[in-house]
Amino acid sequence: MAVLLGAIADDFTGATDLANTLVNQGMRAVQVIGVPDAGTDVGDAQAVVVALKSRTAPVAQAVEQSLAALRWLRGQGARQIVQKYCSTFDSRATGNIGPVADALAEALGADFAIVCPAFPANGRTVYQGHLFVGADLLSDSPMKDHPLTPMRDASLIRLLQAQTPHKVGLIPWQVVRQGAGAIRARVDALRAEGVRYGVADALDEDDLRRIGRAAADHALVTGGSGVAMGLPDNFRSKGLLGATGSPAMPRVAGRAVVLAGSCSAATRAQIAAAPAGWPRRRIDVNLIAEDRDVAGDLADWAAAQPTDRPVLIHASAAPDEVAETQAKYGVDRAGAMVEGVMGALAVRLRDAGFARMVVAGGETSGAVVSALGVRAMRIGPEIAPGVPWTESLGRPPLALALKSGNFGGRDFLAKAFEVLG
Ligand SMILES: Nc1ncnc2c1ncn2[C@@H]1O[C@H](COP(=O)(O)OP(=O)(O)OP(=O)(O)O)[C@@H](O)[C@H]1O
Ligand SMILES: O=C(O)[C@@H](O)C(=O)CO
Repeated sequence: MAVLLGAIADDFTGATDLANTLVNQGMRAVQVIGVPDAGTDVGDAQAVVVALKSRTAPVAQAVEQSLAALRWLRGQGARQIVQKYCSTFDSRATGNIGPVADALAEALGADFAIVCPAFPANGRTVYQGHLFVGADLLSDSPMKDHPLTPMRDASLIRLLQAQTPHKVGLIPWQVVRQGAGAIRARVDALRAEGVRYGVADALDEDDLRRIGRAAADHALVTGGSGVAMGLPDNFRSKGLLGATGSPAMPRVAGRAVVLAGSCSAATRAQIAAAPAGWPRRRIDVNLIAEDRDVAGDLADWAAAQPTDRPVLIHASAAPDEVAETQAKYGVDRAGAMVEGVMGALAVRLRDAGFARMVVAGGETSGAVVSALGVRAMRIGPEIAPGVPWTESLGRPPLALALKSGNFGGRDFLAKAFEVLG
């Protein structure tokens, strides 16, 4: 059976988040890691999300990988493409969101695409083109201190306009709330003015469904996972998609570990709230810089802990400490050092019998999943909005929960293993 919906995500947790939305809306979804080989089999998947690690990659590389993903997805029969970026629009001023959208639109022959990072279940809303995180503008939220992509402006129009030569316009909430017909009319008006990208306001899931309906015939839709909420119904109403089923839980035996590289306020709160009985260790970036075998030492330590509970290993630190580390080693080198240890550690832990892993942070998840050699994951049940359990396809199967840095409530870590049973 051919794939209906194809998606290209700029990080691994973002891909999982989107696949989770599609599963919740009744599609069978698989997440593949990187652009698959021509012979890769995605079984009976109706939606495939290609997870790239392109959010902070050089622009040319992000564009090239995204186009390769597009070619593969079209080869699988995908009728519509979603460009998935972060619900907090994470990008640098020389950012990749605009250039990737431009390249995809051109390859698809699309002269217009919706832009909507809203994810109301996680507090991200868009109003008059401004992105809010909870009650704060994006630029006042903890995202202003992100280690790799600090977000210091909340205007999506300004942010995107700095990344594309094409015109960016607004589909205001006053239009969105009137429904798909009004949105289509606004899109036509923007197109007539030569606008390529329409930032769509969305305050709740009803707005997202209206936007999804209006985008039924768009070759390219861009946004956070929320923008895909209404898309499966478009296939359903054409008779291409059946009723919803429930996703299967991964049944993977083995020890449990949390690897946290995210320094987000949410992840730090989750680490602080993790059950007191869980053994925990913090990664010291200075030791990595001294070329010590940090991964080996931590793996030995983890293996020696009681086997009946998860172990928690984190690099996560408060913004002032992260800033100090970055001043010492450089932003990219500090990130790369931590990611290198996380990847090597995950491999050692897997080899020591750890098979249930929660990984916090998109870049961190990218490092871990790549090091583990995981090529594809079947999406299972949701732990929290945007974070499902997944089961890696291939041997040995692993239960993996890739958590976007900012997602999940304070009790997320305990809850994750409760859900797994
Ligand atoms: N103590 C630290 N000092 C400097 N950098 C760190 C430290 N701990 C983690 N990092 C780096 O910070 C980056 C965090 O990015 P990551 O994408 O993993 O988390 P996030 O941005 O919070 O999550 P998401 O992308 O899902 O929102 C990684 O590159 C990680 O290696
Ligand atoms: O959209 C989000 O917030 C997440 O899926 C993500 O991309 C974080 O890396």
